[in-house]
Amino acid sequence: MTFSAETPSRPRVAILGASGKMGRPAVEAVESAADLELVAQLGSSDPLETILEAGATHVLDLTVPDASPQNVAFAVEHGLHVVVGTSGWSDDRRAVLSRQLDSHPQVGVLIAPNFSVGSVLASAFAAQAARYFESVEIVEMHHPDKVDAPSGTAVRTAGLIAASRAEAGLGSSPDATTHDPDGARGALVDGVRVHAVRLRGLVAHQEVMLGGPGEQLVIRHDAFDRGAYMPGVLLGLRTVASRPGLTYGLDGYLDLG
Ligand SMILES: NC(=O)C1=CN([C@@H]2O[C@H](COP(=O)(O)OP(=O)(O)OC[C@H]3O[C@@H](n4cnc5c(N)ncnc54)[C@H](OP(=O)(O)O)[C@@H]3O)[C@@H](O)[C@H]2O)C=CC1
Ligand SMILES: O=C(O)C1=N[C@H](C(=O)O)C[C@H](O)C1
Repeated sequence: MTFSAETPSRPRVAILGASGKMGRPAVEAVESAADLELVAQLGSSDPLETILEAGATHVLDLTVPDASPQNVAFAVEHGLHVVVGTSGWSDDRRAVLSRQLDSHPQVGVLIAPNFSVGSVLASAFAAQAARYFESVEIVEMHHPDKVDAPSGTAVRTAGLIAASRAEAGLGSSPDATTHDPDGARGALVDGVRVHAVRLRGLVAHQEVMLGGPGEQLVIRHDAFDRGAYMPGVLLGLRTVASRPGLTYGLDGYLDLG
């Protein structure tokens, strides 16, 4: 754990999970941004009070699904704005956070299942396309050190697809499977099948496969390097204080038309 005390004019950022695969490039990105100030870097053994001692105004959570809810609750309780990249923020967890935010109306929280603009666009395109195809399934592919499945991005994409199909009056994809003792058909997320691949050499990849009579459309996004996420991390930190309440998805901060 390290922290430094400086002037409070710029957002003063504390990064949780600072030594992780996302935390390390995020530390570099915030340190390189002239309009942001990095005041604390926390690991799993550091007490959350370190954030307050450092005088942080903003918290960036890049930890694990089991720790993220209490980290965010602590920050909100102390009036700090929060940008969350950690996965695992289910409907239930977001509902609890929204209720907490009702008592802190000045606080902004961004939960971004994916900070990559390319990935956010791919999910939006997939949701748009899903209105026009009978079948849709998601295949997410990640490095084998990832602790959660399916990915937060796949869960978010499934939610967007389900909402778009419901609006268009479409039901779930056709599927004659009646015998699947080993779960080969994957997880059902908001009525959409999601398949998770874990393979050494991968970083983060997703395909949304859409099928109609005689044709297939595949919408694929590849993150080859965690640098892909840093513009979105910085956008989140720069914007979150001006967006009180809970925003789910970086698309809430982008003008996608
Ligand atoms: N939104 C997005 O665009 C992206 C999101 N992610 C998500 O971000 C999260 C982090 O990913 P990644 O960096 O790859 O994971 P890592 O496992 O590399 O890093 C996780 C970090 O969390 C810290 N940590 C572990 N347990 C706790 C705890 N109980 N309390 C506080 N901190 C803890 C660890 O600290 P220590 O080392 O001190 O133990 C570690 O530095 C994941 O949920 C992942 O899915 C990942 C990439 C992009
Ligand atoms: O753990 C990862 O690596 C990633 N996690 C996020 C997720 O769960 O969607 C974002 C991206 O897929 C990389």
